[in-house]
Amino acid sequence: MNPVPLVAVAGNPNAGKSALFNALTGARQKVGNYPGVTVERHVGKTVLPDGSPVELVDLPGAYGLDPTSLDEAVTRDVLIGRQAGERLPSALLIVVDASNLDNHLRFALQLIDLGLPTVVALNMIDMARRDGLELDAARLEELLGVPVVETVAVRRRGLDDVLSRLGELLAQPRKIRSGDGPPPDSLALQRRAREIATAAVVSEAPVRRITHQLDGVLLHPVAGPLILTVILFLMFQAVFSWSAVPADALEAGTMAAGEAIGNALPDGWLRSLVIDGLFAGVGAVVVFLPQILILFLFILVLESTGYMVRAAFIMDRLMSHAGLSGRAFIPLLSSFACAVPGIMATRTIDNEKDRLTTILVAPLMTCSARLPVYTLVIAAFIPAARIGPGIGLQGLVLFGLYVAGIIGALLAALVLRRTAVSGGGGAFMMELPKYQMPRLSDVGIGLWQRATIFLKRAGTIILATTVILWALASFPQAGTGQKQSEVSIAGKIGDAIHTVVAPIGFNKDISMALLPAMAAREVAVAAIGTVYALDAEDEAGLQTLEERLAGRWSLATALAFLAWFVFAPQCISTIAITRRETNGWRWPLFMVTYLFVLAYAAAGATYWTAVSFGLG
Ligand SMILES: Nc1nc2c(ncn2[C@@H]2O[C@H](COP(=O)(O)OP(=O)(O)OP(=O)(O)O)[C@@H](O)[C@H]2O)c(=O)[nH]1
Ligand SMILES: [Mg+2]
Repeated sequence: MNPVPLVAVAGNPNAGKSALFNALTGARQKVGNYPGVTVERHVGKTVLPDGSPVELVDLPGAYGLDPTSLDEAVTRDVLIGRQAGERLPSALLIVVDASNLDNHLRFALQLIDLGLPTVVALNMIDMARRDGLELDAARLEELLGVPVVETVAVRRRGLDDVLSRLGELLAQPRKIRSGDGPPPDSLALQRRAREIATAAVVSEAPVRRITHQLDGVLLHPVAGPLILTVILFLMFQAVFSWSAVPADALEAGTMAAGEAIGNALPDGWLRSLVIDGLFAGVGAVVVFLPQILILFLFILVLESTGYMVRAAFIMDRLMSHAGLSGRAFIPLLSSFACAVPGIMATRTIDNEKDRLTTILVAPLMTCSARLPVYTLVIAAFIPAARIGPGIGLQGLVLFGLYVAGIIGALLAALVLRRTAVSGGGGAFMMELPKYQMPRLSDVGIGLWQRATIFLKRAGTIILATTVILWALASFPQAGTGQKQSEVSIAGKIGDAIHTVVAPIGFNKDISMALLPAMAAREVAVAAIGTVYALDAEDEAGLQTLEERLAGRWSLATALAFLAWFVFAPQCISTIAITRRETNGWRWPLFMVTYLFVLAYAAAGATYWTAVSFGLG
């Protein structure tokens, strides 16, 4: 006797597979309105219209056939008959969400290409209608080349149709439709899915139509990456041009307050702590609040509109060439705020090697703690010149530093993938949400959070480190004719570090700042501010930190310092979180070593190149 034919129910997460499976078999599979409810296989029985029995297996939802996670691996193995103890299904029932057609068709197309007899359930047609989307199932059937049936699983609508179309297929002798050619890459697949989904639409509400039209442009293989570059470019221009007024006001305010309080205090160590430590040190960091908020304003708006996921999609191809999983995008994106949450977010990457690679390159994404360092040095050394309509040189340099970090990360991943962390790797599938106007409240809350995080850091770790540095830099006191930065304890430590970093063009002031900046990168700014303020006691007139820098560093040194900060693992929290997330000291040590080597090489190369151009 022939075994009972097996029909596999497959599709994207949350398409309604379990609901349809339950409706067809009378089983009670857990159904839930979020992806990932079904995580193992379940089997049930039903009868076809001709009275013959079939077995159905309800599979976990998946985004594709490349096994990047355990549940997707199960799905794939069942479908290609490679799952131990499971026979190859006789037919496939693909469930797609009608109102999310282009996302779901991506996987459906891969499944259809497997060549099994296939029926597509165009499910949740009720939801699609409610949202103003009218689809042509017959046209879809024609384009996909397999039967398409409209269903509403939760209302048991379309079940008879599904069973009769399955019955027809199973009654026919099995036709072998071999999948021809290599599997298309994710962008090509996405394009085909979108074309078919668009062709199947009879009418749709304006919001849906706009989303489609926008995606046609924003995800275009050539225009898409170009537009992404332009958006990022504008973002860094804005960091400088929009912040000019509030940042100057804040700076003037802190200086005035510092002077007023300084005049009120008697001369002595307390006055020095307040003026040189708090105002010249911590104050120098706090004035960068506007820049940080402008950067996050852009990021939050891009997230809220639904564009960020598209950016992930565009970056996916580039990232996969570097051997990074597409799932690495979100962790790497959060690393632009701070590598610590970024590294924690890598927990969503199932493949251990993918995850490790992502952790190891995350510190190369330019975190917001570098922003004060970058903007201070740029403002002091790069002229605020216009090099084109609306294009400022300072913003361009900042953009370049961010790009240098990204390219550094991609190259590092490429090398790591061939050496320390070879193996693994998988494709990327993600739901593309609808575009919407940015929600003011989301953006507001996000900005508020960023501002509090920044000010808290200033009030705690930056303050504490700066006070320690102030103490080390104040004692012992310099006699007449001596410079404070030469006789103090901090000065002596700086001397020791200086011997190591002098070849890459760093002066003694930078050397003194490197160690405290391990606590938090912004402390580099605070430390330099404090050291200069202590040294400047005898100098006439108040100067901004920017002016002090411009007077003391050569351009070559400034550029080398910037290059150093692109790569250097200047942050203890990042090292600590890497230790925790990789369960040991091996990988954090590896990370610190390779990043310091890179930083040293990059700073040195920058310095000597600049010197050879006569900028020393
Ligand atoms: N309105 C409507 N809701 C549906 C329909 N089919 C399923 N749902 C709902 O959609 C949600 C997801 O359904 P599930 O059956 O859990 O989806 P699934 O595909 O099994 O999801 P995973 O197991 O996570 O892969 C549930 O809230 C269902 O009640 C439908 O045709 N119309
Ligand atoms: Mg399910």
